[in-house]
Amino acid sequence: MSATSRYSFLGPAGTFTEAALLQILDGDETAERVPTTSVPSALALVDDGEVDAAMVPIENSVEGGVTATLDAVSVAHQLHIVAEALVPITFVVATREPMPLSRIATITTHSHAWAQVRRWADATVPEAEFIPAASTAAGARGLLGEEPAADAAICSPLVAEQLGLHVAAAGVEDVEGAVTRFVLVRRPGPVPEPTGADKTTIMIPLPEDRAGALLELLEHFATRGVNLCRIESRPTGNGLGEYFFSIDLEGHIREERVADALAGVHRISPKIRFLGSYPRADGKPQQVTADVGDAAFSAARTWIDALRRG
Ligand SMILES: O=C(O)C(=O)Cc1ccccc1
Repeated sequence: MSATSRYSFLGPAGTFTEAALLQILDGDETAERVPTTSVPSALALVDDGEVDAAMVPIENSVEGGVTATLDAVSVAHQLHIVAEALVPITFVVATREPMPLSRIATITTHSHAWAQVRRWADATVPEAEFIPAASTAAGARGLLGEEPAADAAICSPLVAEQLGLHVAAAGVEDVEGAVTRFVLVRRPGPVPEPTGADKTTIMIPLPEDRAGALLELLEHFATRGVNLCRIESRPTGNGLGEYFFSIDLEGHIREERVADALAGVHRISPKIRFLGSYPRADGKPQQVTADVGDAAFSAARTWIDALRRG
C-alpha cells in the first residue's frame, strides 16, 4: 500500500467494514485504524484531512447498491476509490446468557444485517422487535453492561467470540454465500497503477431531452470492447425525472480503450465524473481483444498523425 497510515471505518472493532479494511491492509502493522459511529462520519474525517482514507460498504450481492454510500461518495464528498475488498457475510444470533430462541423479544443489529436475516427472523422469532444499532459490532456490545439494549444481537461469529457472548444460532443469513463489496476512498490524487485486472467507477448524468441518450452512452463502451460490471440509475436529487448512472467498468483510465470511451461519453455528457481506477478484489484479469488493445490505439494514432503531416 502507499504511505497512507490512518484509515477511518464504521466501528467499533469487529464490524464487517473493519474486516474489509484488514483485508486491504494485509498485515501492515503501522496503519492506524480509526473507528467511527457512522459511514458519514468516516467520510467526513477524510474530507477534513484527519485520516488518509475511509473504508465504506458499497454493494451487496443480495440487495444491490448501498445507495446512501454511493451517493455520499460521489455527490456530497467528491472522493476517489483507490481499492476494493469483498467480504463474505455470515451472521450468528448472540445472547448474553444461553436462552431459548423463543424467549428472544428484542433483537439489535445494523439495518443491512437485519435486511439479510428477515426470512430467518420471520420464521423463527416472528414476534421479536428489531432495535436498530449503528453497526453489528455496536449492537453486540449493546448486550453487555448494566442495561442491555436487547435480548439478542445479529453479528459476525468473530465478534460474538471476542465479546464472550453465547451463540444461540449460527448461519442465520437468508442467502448463503452473500458477499458485501467495500471500497477504500480518499481525496482525489494520483490514480493507482494499472495491474491488468482493474475496475473504473464513473457517474454519468443522463443528457436530458435527447432521444436514445442511454443507448448512445452504452455504444461508446460497446464499440471499444469495454465491459460494464455494474450499472445503476440514481436520482440526482434536483427534481423528479433527473437521473445519473453509476457505472463500474472493467479496465483502467490509463488504458486507451477506457480513456477513449470516457472521452466519447464526455462529448455527450460533459458533467461525467471519474470516481477512480483501482485493482479488482477478485483479481480477474481483463479479456481485451487485439483490436481494442493499447497497441491498436497507438497504431491508429500514428497512422492519423502521419496523414495529418501529409
Ligand atoms: O455493521 C457492520 O458490521 C458493518 O460493517 C455494516 C454491514 C452490516 C451488514 C453487512 C455488511 C455491512
